[in-house]
Amino acid sequence: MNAGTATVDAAVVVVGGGTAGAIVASRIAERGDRSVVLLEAGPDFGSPEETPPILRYGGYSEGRVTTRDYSWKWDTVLTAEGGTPYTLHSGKVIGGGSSVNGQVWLRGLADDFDDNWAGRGATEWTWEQVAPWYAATEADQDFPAHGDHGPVAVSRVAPGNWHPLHAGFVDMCLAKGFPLCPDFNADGATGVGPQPFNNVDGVRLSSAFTHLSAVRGRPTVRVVGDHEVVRILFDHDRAVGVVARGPSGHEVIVRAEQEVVLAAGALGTPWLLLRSGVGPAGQLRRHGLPVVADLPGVGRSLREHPQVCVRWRARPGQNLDQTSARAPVALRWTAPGSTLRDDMKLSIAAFEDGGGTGIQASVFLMQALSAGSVTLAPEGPDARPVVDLAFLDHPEDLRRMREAVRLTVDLVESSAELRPVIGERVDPDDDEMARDAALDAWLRRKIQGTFHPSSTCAIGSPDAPGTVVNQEGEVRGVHGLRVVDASVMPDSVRANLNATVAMMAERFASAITG
Ligand SMILES: Cc1cc2nc3c(=O)[nH]c(=O)nc-3n(C[C@H](O)[C@H](O)[C@H](O)COP(=O)(O)OP(=O)(O)OC[C@H]3O[C@@H](n4cnc5c(N)ncnc54)[C@H](O)[C@@H]3O)c2cc1C
Repeated sequence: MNAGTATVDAAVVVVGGGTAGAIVASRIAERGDRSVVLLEAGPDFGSPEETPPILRYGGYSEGRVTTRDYSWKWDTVLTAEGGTPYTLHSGKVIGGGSSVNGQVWLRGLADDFDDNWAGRGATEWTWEQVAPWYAATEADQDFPAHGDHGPVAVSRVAPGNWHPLHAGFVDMCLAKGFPLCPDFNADGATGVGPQPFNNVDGVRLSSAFTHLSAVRGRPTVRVVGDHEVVRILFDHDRAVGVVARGPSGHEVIVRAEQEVVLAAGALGTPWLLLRSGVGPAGQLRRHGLPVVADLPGVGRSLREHPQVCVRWRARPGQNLDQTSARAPVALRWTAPGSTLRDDMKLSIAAFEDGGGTGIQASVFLMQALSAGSVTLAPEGPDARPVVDLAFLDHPEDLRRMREAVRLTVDLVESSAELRPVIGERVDPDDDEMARDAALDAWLRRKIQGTFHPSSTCAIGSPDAPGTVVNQEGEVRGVHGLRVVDASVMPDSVRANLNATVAMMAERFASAITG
C-alpha cells in the first residue's frame, strides 16, 4: 500500500494472515461475492517458489526458523516464581504459525469437544459437529477415510524410515504394555505410534500454500504484508474498519463494509481488542481507553501445553544424525491418577549442547488446568502486553507433571530397548528425583511451553463471565466484529493446535460466506 494516510475499502477485513486468517480470507475470496483485504504484520512472499527455503521446507528445525525475523518473540511470565526466561514464539509471516511450526497434524480428542467445550457452553462444537470439518480440511494419505479431498495433505513417517532411537522408543512403550496406535487421528486413539504431519515431500503445508495460493490474483482478494493493525475503528458499537501501520510507520485506514475478522492469534487478538477498548472495563479505564464493550473475559483463561525435558547423555558411538533430532513417533497416555484421559504426550529425540550429544524425553501436559492471562502492559496499550502463563499454578498440573516425569524416568531407564543408547541422566539429578519438594522445584525451574497458546477470547454461554464470543465467533456487545483464531477455543485440546485451528477456521469461513 502507498505511504501517506491511504484509505482502502473492502466488504471484509481480515486481521492476521496466519493459520486461521489465511483460510478464512481464502474461502471468502473463493466464494467471490464480496471483497476481502487480508492484513498481515509479517512479510508476504507470494508464491511457494518465492518463499525462503527455511519457511518452505519443513525439515528445518523450529529453532532455526524462529530465531529469524519470522517470530513475534513474546516475553512471558512463566510461573508464579518466575522460572527460566521463556520466549513464546508465534509466526510473524504470511501463514503465521503454520509457516514456522513443527507440522504435527493431530486432531483433538472427542472428549475435548463433548465434555470440555460443550460443558463450557460451546454446545455447537461437539465431536459429531467438528469431525466433518476436520475431514473437509484434510487429505490423509495413509487413512483416506478421515478425509481425502481437503487442501491439507497429511502423512506419517513409515516405520522403515524411523531412526533406531525412535524404533527403540516404540518397542519400549509396547514392552511396557502401551497399545500400538498406527492412527493418532482415529476416534479414541491412545498409545504409541507415528505422529501425523502436514508435510509432503519435505514441503511445509502452511495455510499460505494450502489455501491462499489458490486464490491469489483474484480481483476480490488483496493480501497486504508488513502491515500491523494497531486499532479497530468503531462507529458507536459497530466495527467499521482498522488502522494499520506500514513498514515506514505510515498509517492506513482500511474500512470494512460488512465485518472485521480478527485472526491475529491467541496473544495478538486479545492485545488488539484491549488496545481498541474491548475488554475488562477497569483495565481499559486504568489505561485511559474509552470502553467500547466491557468484556471481562478478553485475555483471560490463557492456555498452553507446558513441557519439560528429561535428559541423558548418549552412550559413545551412537549414530545420532539429523533424523534422530526429530520426533516422528510419540506416546499418548494418561498421567498416573489423572481423571483426564490421554492428558500427556511423550516423545524422544537427540540433542546437542556444550556437554556433547544427549537424548531428551519431552513430557507434555496436554490439558493444563492452570489459566494464564494477557493484559495491557504498565507502559501503556501500545507496549507489548504482559503474557502470564501461570504454569503449574494448579496443584493438579504440578502433581501430574511430577508423576509423569517419574514414570518417564522409570520407563526409559528400565528399558532394554533403549539401554544401548541411553547413558547417565543429567536432568533432573537423583537428588531432585528423590523428594516431591525437590522435583517440584526442578519442574518450576525447567518448565517451558510448546508455542500453543489458546482460549484468550473464549466461546461460551452468554451468562458465563469469561465468554467473549458466541458460537459463530462474533464478539459479544458489539457488531461487525468476529474472532476466528486459537483465541476462541473454549479450552485447549489434548493435541497440538494447528489442525484444530484450521478446522475451526474452515467452519467459521462457512458461517461468514453463508
Ligand atoms: C515454533 C512453533 C512450532 C509449532 N509446532 C506445532 C506443531 O508441530 N503442530 C501444531 O499443531 N501446532 C504447532 N504450533 C502451533 C500452531 O502453529 C498454532 O497454534 C497456530 O498456527 C495458531 O493459529 P492462529 O491462526 O490462531 O494464529 P497464527 O497462526 O499465529 O496467526 C496469527 C497471524 O496474525 C499476524 N498478526 C498478529 N498480530 C497482528 C496485527 N496486529 N496486525 C496484523 N497481523 C497480525 C501474525 O503475524 C500471524 O501471521 C507451533 C507454533 C510455533 C510458533
